[in-house]
Amino acid sequence: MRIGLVGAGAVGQSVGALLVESGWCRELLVASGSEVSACGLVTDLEDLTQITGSPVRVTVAAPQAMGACDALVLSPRARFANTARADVRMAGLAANAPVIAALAREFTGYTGVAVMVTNPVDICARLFAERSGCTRVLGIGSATDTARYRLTLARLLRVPVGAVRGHVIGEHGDAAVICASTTTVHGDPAAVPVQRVRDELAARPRRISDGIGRTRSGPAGAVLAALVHALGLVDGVTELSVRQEEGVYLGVPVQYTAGTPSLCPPPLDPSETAQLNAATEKLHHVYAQLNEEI
Ligand SMILES: NC(=O)c1ccc[n+]([C@@H]2O[C@H](COP(=O)([O-])OP(=O)(O)OC[C@H]3O[C@@H](n4cnc5c(N)ncnc54)[C@H](O)[C@@H]3O)[C@@H](O)[C@H]2O)c1
Repeated sequence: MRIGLVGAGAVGQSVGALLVESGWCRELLVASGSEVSACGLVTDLEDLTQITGSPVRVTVAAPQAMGACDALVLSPRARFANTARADVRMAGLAANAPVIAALAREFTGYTGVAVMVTNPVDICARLFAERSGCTRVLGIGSATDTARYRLTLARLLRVPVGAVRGHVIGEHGDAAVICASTTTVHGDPAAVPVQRVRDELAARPRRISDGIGRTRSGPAGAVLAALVHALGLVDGVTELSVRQEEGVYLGVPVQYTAGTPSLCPPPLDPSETAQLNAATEKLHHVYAQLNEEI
């Protein structure tokens, strides 16, 4: 497998290390905002290959040289100061959307899998898909939200995390939908303290950023999960932001069998349905406005 990685920042670095140690990736091509940052990551990953005996060949490459890659990981971030206190991920729209639109032009007609990381991820995934024509664009975010949900609920209810089943879907952002009505613990319906969970879901990324600058390992794990499922290396369910009927990209559990996806949205109660409708409306509105502007 040959993977193209665009964006050698915090997430890109963690994804790179996971790919070098994946056991299935054979070639990794790296591009970034500058030759210096791409070269820095490649050099660091080369060191890793030597120390661990990884067979992965890591090179600097322009995005134009990645057209034959089996998959792309898109994690660029334009420089801007994010001072937002609410809808933090959406605050990246003005800076990042032109970068994603430019990349979409570079990858017009791309037929592989494109994993979008850049925030606001649901908007960026749609923008890349519609502008490039790529039909296999997957945004990551809901898998991390779901992992955080299960960890949080397990702690609040004092049960093992493996006993918790449940999803977070919709926007990777303030309009995320906690699917409390279908959440189970040890197979039984769970009493979910939704507001406490929501507070912790907002607090976790802040805690990570305050402590280590940027979130990286969780999202990198979500990227790997997206890749192994979409490339047909593993069967199972992972949450991904994918195209819905209205064209909006939203997070939903996706079952992959030999690389073939089928969406499996959980049943929702009326309140969750209303939240998902609100998320759809929000993302539709933001995208329509963006589409006129760039
Ligand atoms: N979807 C998720 O779950 C999730 C999780 C974490 C981060 N993110 C998002 O992923 C993006 C990257 O995050 P990060 O922490 O790695 O950022 P970062 O600032 O650490 O790194 C960004 C990288 O992008 C590169 N870059 C800038 N402009 C570029 C361009 N035009 N082409 C290619 N590369 C370019 C920079 O050189 C830098 O290496 C951000 O938008 C962030 O919000 C999403």
